[in-house]
Amino acid sequence: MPGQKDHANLFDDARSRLEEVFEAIHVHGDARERLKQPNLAMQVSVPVRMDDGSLRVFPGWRVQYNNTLGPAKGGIRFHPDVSQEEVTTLSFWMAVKCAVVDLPYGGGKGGVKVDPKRLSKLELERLSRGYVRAIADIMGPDRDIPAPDVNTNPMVMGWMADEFDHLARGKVPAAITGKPPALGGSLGRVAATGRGALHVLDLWASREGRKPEETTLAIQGFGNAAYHFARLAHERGYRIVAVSDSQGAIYSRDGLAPDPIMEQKTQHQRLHEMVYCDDSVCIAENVEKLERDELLSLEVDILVLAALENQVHEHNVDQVQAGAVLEIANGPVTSYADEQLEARRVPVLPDVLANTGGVIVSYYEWVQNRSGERWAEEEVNARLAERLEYQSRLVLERAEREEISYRKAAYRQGIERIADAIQLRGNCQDSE
Ligand SMILES: NC(=O)C1=CN([C@@H]2O[C@H](COP(=O)(O)OP(=O)(O)OC[C@H]3O[C@@H](n4cnc5c(N)ncnc54)[C@H](OP(=O)(O)O)[C@@H]3O)[C@@H](O)[C@H]2O)C=CC1
Ligand SMILES: O=C(O)CCC(=O)C(=O)O
Repeated sequence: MPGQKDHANLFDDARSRLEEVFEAIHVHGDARERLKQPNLAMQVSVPVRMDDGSLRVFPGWRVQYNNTLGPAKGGIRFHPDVSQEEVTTLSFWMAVKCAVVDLPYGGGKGGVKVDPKRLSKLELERLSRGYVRAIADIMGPDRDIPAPDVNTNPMVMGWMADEFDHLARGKVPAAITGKPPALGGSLGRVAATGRGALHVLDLWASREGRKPEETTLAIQGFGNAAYHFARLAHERGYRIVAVSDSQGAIYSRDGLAPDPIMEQKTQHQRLHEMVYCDDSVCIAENVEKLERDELLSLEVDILVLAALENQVHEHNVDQVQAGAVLEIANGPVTSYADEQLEARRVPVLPDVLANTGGVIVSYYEWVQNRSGERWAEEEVNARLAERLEYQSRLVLERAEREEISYRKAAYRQGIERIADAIQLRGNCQDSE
């Protein structure tokens, strides 16, 4: 059964979305060729001295995908299933998404094949520093700027930034984003992916005449992106009826409160092991435990996918009963499943637009680091809202005008910008 572990053909599947764009808009032949493969894929070995004195070597990758618009930009993932194929695909999506929201960046992504939940804090720090030493030659504020992704966070970015400074013999804060604020991280970055996704959902919902308090959400995943989205959506009045993590899901038709869930998840690690309601805590009355993937087939207004790629695929797309899908994860719907949803007229707010809040605020962090400024959180949030509302409106209006899905509209917007830049750089031979 296809799933997150199954990365075979992930890149071909992702890249197939380019074909539709090439048929629909004029893209110079040379630009088409340039867009089909990464600029650089680096494989590294990261040796780590474990606490028991043994040495383990973890494979890792950093991939840069088309740097025409600017330096490569994108997160670093620590996960046992990471592969070069996955990292390449994620870097492709980064290139598209940065262009969709008009950032001066190409795509980048990194990963280490490791289960970080099995490492001590010191082992995790050695791994993070070792990975930076391995890829330092291709990093830098004008070359490639890493950031957090699955299982990496501000603490990991802080270690990585410190290691890069040691190697550079100076302070280079703009070489990594998503750092803790004390090390030059931008205020607002931690919540930015979830906040951005909520802006996109709100904009779409208001155009559809849909009110938050009449809208139910089921959210797959309860990590950084999902939690902050859930918290802000709950504040806004949306009713969250289900959430899941890698081990299970919980459901309450009365609605779930994200903050107490997060407090308990921090303590118990698994949603299925929490206390749902007693004298001291209540995340909701009437909580039911579900199998993890049962969440995907709940009858809700919006299915929010905020975990990993390939979650909705040919074997389960028929079971999706949600009225619409919001993609906060990268690539959570395969291209086959996407076509099925489109045929059933289930709107999908696509990853390359809906999850751009994180990289947008990473860009603001880079700008602040380069100019020596520190912006207030309100300013960061206001700039994020303004950019996302403007770029999202362009995508939604294009979809309506050209009678295409939101994903196709977003891809056309992004690829058009990259292709124009490739041609303006003057290194294309005009063969058409
Ligand atoms: N962080 C960011 O700024 C950005 C993240 N993204 C994307 O958002 C997604 C989530 O990233 P992020 O929140 O940072 O990662 P985290 O590591 O913080 O959280 C991932 C969450 O997904 C859960 N999960 C993993 N597998 C499954 C599964 N099969 N079913 C249900 N839940 C599952 C994990 O469960 P458990 O808690 O049990 O481990 C965890 O709660 C990724 O696709 C990432 O690329 C996109 C843009 C920016
Ligand atoms: O903040 C960034 O630079 C990138 C975040 C990321 O990895 C993503 O958008 O998938």
